[in-house]
Amino acid sequence: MLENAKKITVIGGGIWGQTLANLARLNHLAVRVWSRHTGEDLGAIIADTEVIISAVSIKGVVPTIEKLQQLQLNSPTIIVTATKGLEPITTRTPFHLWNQAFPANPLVVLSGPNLAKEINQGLPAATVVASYQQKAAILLQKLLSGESFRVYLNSDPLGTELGGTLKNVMAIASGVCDGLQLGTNAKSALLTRALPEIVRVGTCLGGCQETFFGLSGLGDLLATCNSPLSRNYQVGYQLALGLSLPEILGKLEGTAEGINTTEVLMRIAQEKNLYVPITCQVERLLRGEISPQVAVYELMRRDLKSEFD
Ligand SMILES: NC(=O)C1=CN([C@@H]2O[C@H](COP(=O)(O)OP(=O)(O)OC[C@H]3O[C@@H](n4cnc5c(N)ncnc54)[C@H](O)[C@@H]3O)[C@@H](O)[C@H]2O)C=CC1
Ligand SMILES: O=C(CO)COP(=O)(O)O
Repeated sequence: MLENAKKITVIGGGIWGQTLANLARLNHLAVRVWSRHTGEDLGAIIADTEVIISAVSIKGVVPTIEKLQQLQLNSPTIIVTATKGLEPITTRTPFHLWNQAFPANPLVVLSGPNLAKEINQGLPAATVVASYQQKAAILLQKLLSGESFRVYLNSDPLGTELGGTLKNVMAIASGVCDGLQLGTNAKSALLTRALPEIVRVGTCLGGCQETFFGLSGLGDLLATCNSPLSRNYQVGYQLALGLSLPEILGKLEGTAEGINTTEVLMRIAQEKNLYVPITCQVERLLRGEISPQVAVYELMRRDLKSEFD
């Protein structure tokens, strides 16, 4: 049995929280899943926990942090954040929020091309655990790795987190591209131009450039932008089919973080004067200001430029 003394609490009973808990259980670890709906006493659950994995959606991060602040959290307890989103009021990432609230606890970001449904089927997948505290990341690597789940280390938690967060906006655009049946050339152009847009924002917010070319950046961009299993992709795809956003969200299973991320990212881009043409069109589309066809037209008719400017 691997690291059998470790007790893990997963906060968030959505599909990603359940999936991460299952991965730990495959390694015979003692795992409990807590969600706001279970009614269980979180204080009692975390009393002997050595690793807390937060897999709540972005709107749950601040409430979860506030709840844990009222409880006794031991300083050696490792906190892992698996959320892919930007907090709307502060525009901060979950890593910043957790770090600010619990500066004495080792903090690890987990992110990668990880469509939960595929992992639950036992299909092979890889992910990244990133931390400034290498020992904590190495421990997480051991706790979650298995025959079908390969965990890589990274020392850039912010870049790792931002890759997974920013690609959700691009997944909406990619869904539009496929929904409109724009073809392989268009899709290739979109994903290739999406990457420098992610790098521009991600490095400005503190991530390392090379991280965005790794699993949590390019890897997750490819997974999410190519899979109908992605909720963000589904949002774009169904908008392209003519459904309204409320109609789509009414039927969507779980959270499409890219909707909130687009709005927050536009605010960041305006404040920091960042060029984010794809995000800009996705935002106008989500607001109902333009049709999917106009979004494509607007992207194509921009001023001509050099590829690497
Ligand atoms: N589903 C997937 O394949 C993957 C999802 N993620 C990320 O993990 C996060 C969770 O995703 P899912 O489990 O798919 O979403 P979900 O929508 O299925 O679950 C969200 C969870 O957050 C909790 N939550 C929401 N608001 C809350 C609040 N105010 N207070 C406390 N808890 C609250 C819900 O109770 C639920 O347990 C998202 O940020 C997502 O981007 C990351 C990798 C893969
Ligand atoms: O982040 C994900 C895959 O890595 C999940 O994508 P969705 O949130 O779009 O379903």
